[in-house]
Amino acid sequence: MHLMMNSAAVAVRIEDLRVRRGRSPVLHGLSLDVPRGQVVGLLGPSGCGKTTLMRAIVGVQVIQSGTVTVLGLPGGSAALRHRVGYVTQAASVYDDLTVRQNIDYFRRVLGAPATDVDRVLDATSLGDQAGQLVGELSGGQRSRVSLAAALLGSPELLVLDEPTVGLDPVLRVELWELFHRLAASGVSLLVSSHVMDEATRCDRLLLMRDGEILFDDTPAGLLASTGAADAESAFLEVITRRAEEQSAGGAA
Ligand SMILES: Nc1ncnc2c1ncn2[C@@H]1O[C@H](COP(=O)(O)OP(=O)(O)OP(=O)(O)O)[C@@H](O)[C@H]1O
Repeated sequence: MHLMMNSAAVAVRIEDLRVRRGRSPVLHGLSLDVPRGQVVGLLGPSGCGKTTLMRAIVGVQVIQSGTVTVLGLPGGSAALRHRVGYVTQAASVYDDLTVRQNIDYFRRVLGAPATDVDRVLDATSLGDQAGQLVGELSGGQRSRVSLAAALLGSPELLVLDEPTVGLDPVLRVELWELFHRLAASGVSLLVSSHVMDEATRCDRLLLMRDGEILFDDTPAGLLASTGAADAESAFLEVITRRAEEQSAGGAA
C-alpha cells in the first residue's frame, strides 16, 4: 500500500497513474511520492517504464488517467518550466559548439545569471573541457554537459534519466556526491538507473518492474525487509514475493 506524506514535504505526488504507449499499457495505476530535498532512485530493468514515468512527471507524456502533482502544481504547468530540470538519456547539446558556448546558450534561453555558467561547469567537473567542442567529447563528458545545462537557473526538482550510464567509477562517485550536495541545499532529485549497486547511494528507493512500483522505502529498509545482503538480491526477493502474492491472489 502507498502511504501518503504531508503534501508540503512532497516534491512529486503521483496518484493512480495509467499510461499507454502505442497500443500497450506501460504504467498500470501507480502511486508514489518523491519527498523534497532527497535523492530518490528509480530502479528497474530496461523497459519497465522508468522513462515513461519521468516523462509524465515533466509533462511531456500523454497520460490515460491519474494525477501528477509537481511542486504543488499539475505536472507540465507552464509555471513549472523553470522550476524543473530534466535530463534525458540522449544528450541534447550542440556538437559544433564548445562546452562553454552550449551552456551559455542555454543560460540565455533560460534567462539565468551569467555567473551560473562557471557554477554549473564546476559542479559537473567540466571546467577543463570548457573550451572543447562537444562533438569531440567522450560519451560521459557529453552527458555531463546535459546535466550542467539542467542545473542552470537552480531548479527545485531534477529529473535525471540514467545520468551515470557510461561514466567511469570515479566520475560516478563524484556525480552521486553532487546529487547529495544538491539535495542538502533543498533540491529534490529523481534519478533513474538500471544498475542495482547505485541503489545504496540513494536516500529512498523506488523499485519498478513491468509498470508497477514494487517497493518504496530506504535502502536500509529494503535490506531489512528482505533479509538480503545486497540490493540486487533484495530486488530479486521483492520480485519473488510479488509473484507469490499475485499467484495467491489469483488462486483465491
Ligand atoms: N514511443 C514509444 N511507442 C510505443 N511504445 C514505447 C515507446 N517508447 C517506449 N515504449 C514502450 O514502453 C515501455 C516502457 O519504456 P520506457 O522507455 O519507459 O522504459 P525504461 O524503464 O525507461 O527502459 P530503459 O531503462 O531501457 O530506458 C517499453 O515496453 C517500451 O517498449
